[in-house]
Amino acid sequence: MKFKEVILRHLKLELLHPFTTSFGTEYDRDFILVEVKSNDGISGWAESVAMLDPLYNEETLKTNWHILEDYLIPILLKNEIQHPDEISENLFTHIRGNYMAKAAIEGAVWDLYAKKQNKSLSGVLGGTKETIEVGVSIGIKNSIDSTIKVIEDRLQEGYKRFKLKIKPGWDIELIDEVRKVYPEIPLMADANSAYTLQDIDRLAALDDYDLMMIEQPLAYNDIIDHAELQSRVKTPICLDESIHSLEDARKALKLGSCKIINIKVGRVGGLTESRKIHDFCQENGIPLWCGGMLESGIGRAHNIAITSLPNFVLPGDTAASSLYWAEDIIEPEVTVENGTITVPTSPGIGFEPSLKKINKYTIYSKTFR
Ligand SMILES: O=C(O)CCC(=O)c1ccccc1C(=O)O
Ligand SMILES: [Mg+2]
Repeated sequence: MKFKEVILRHLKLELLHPFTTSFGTEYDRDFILVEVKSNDGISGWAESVAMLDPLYNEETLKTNWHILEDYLIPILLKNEIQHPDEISENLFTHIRGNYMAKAAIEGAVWDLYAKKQNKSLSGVLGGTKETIEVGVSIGIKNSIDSTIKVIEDRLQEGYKRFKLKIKPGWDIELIDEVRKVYPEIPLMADANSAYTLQDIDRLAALDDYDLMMIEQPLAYNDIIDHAELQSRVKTPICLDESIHSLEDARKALKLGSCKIINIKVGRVGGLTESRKIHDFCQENGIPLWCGGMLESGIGRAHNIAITSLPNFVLPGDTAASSLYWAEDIIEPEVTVENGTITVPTSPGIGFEPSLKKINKYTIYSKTFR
């Protein structure tokens, strides 16, 4: 494969409902859409999941634009490859970090590669599932009652797992009240690093509520304290923020820092690395699920493809487009029926990016040749 041009677009989509986590509230989603064009005129698409501010991790939309424009795009345009694995294994190895920037361009090449093979992205990645099960991530609200109301709505819609964002002061009482109303639902909590080991009693108190897992309770870059915490609580710990690579996953399992891993394609630098972590976790009996970053339909399509691999055994965060956006930028939009999404079988990501809608939400764009 030889590449003719790359187009970066900065899009802004308004969220239908503000989304609050322990690190802040999102009202809109600004993101970079990457389009890679081959010499024979086929386009591959992906998005960077970096946010406007460095609150979830250190990357931002602007750092991603810089790394893409000044490093990754020039490297891609200079090189010819046979397979997308060569991008993370060869072309980008000397560029440190910047996982989300790398994943954005690698993902677009994977889509392009699949389209050239006339196969679905799921197919070229080795996906085995025809449908995937999904849950929903519920942000911090101003009351427990309104949280329960949201759970009720999502339960009616068939979602398979309910993740509540927690932080100190919005945790035990919340989970206790929710469990009183819904003793049986698959329930979990995500702290986005809002606690330290000093909060161990508070976190251990959650052992009484039969949670599927607690996601990333401690620091965003920690695997040491998480190992101590996991040895002292029954509830499985799931790592999100701390895992950027197969090496990180190997070390976390060696230390006993978690029993479950959430894969976000952006956070680990792309689909090739996601698949490596998948295979390693499968061999070691560690269940996986696919996280979400409030993606547009393009990112959602990538999440659906990776989730079709067999060891994504727990429902992920890839909910329907209509829970986030008045209109999505792909056709058809992502729909969820009975808590499941049908994995597309048409070439590439299997959803058509709508240039009309993309142009409507584009703030700025630049073409590189
Ligand atoms: O609905 C989604 O896309 C997942 C929402 C979510 O939980 C999240 C959203 C933004 C940043 C981090 C996280 C997270 O999983 O920690
Ligand atoms: Mg998380």
